[in-house]
Amino acid sequence: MEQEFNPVTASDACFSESERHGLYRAIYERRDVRSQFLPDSIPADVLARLLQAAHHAPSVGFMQPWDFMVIEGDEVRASILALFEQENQKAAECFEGERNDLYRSLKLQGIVESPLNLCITCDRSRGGPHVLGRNSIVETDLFSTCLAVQNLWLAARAEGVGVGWVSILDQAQLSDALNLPDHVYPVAYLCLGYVSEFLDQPELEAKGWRSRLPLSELVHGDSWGQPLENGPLDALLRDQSR
Ligand SMILES: Cc1cc2c(cc1C)N(C[C@H](O)[C@H](O)[C@H](O)COP(=O)(O)O)c1[nH]c(=O)[nH]c(=O)c1N2
Repeated sequence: MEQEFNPVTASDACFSESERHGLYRAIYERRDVRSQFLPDSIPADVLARLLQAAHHAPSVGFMQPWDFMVIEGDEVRASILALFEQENQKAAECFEGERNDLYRSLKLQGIVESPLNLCITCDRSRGGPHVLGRNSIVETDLFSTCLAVQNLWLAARAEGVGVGWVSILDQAQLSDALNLPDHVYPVAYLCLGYVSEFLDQPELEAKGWRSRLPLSELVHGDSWGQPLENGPLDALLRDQSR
């Protein structure tokens, strides 16, 4: 599975148009999936490719702090679902009136319907006490693990596999349910499976919870809040926001 070492030469440093198209397609068509899971299991070779993609994420000091728990058992999944129900009830209470109704109408996990759950964890002690690049910002191990999640999420989209991230879980209870040692942090609890469809926009947007923000309002100049001095970039971003 490991790729042979192939130095990239100047002529192929830029991907071909169809390769670029494929990459951007995965980025724009990736969705968080909760309701559209099919029961078909994910073949081992596909799952192996997804895990390899995750394992090729960048990591601070090449720490590779991730582990992957492939969770198929009904019993564990039922216990995680119970944890979700409990936390989701608390989360719903944060919203009032119509917002509360809307929140309660949202389906925010596919723990049991998806054929596979995957927990991507971060071993905070991997590589010993001094990891290159992690001296000052200790959370960089968690950031690295998130990048592994994103690699897997994008590769899954290219394979036609849906992924849903469930974070409405008490972290300590989740760790207990999965028997995690103290130094291992459960970064992402994911539901995976083939899907009946990939929605063409985020489900939270389609259901009126929240919309995508205009990128032009999120790009700053030299100082926070300062407009961009790069006129052509500014114009392009404004144009795309329409
Ligand atoms: C760290 C983190 C945690 C969560 C999520 C994402 C991330 C990055 N998302 C998915 C999130 O709602 C979704 O990404 C956005 O709504 C945008 O939609 P698309 O991912 O573009 O489809 C998510 N979705 C959900 O239904 N239940 C959840 O608990 C969570 N938790």
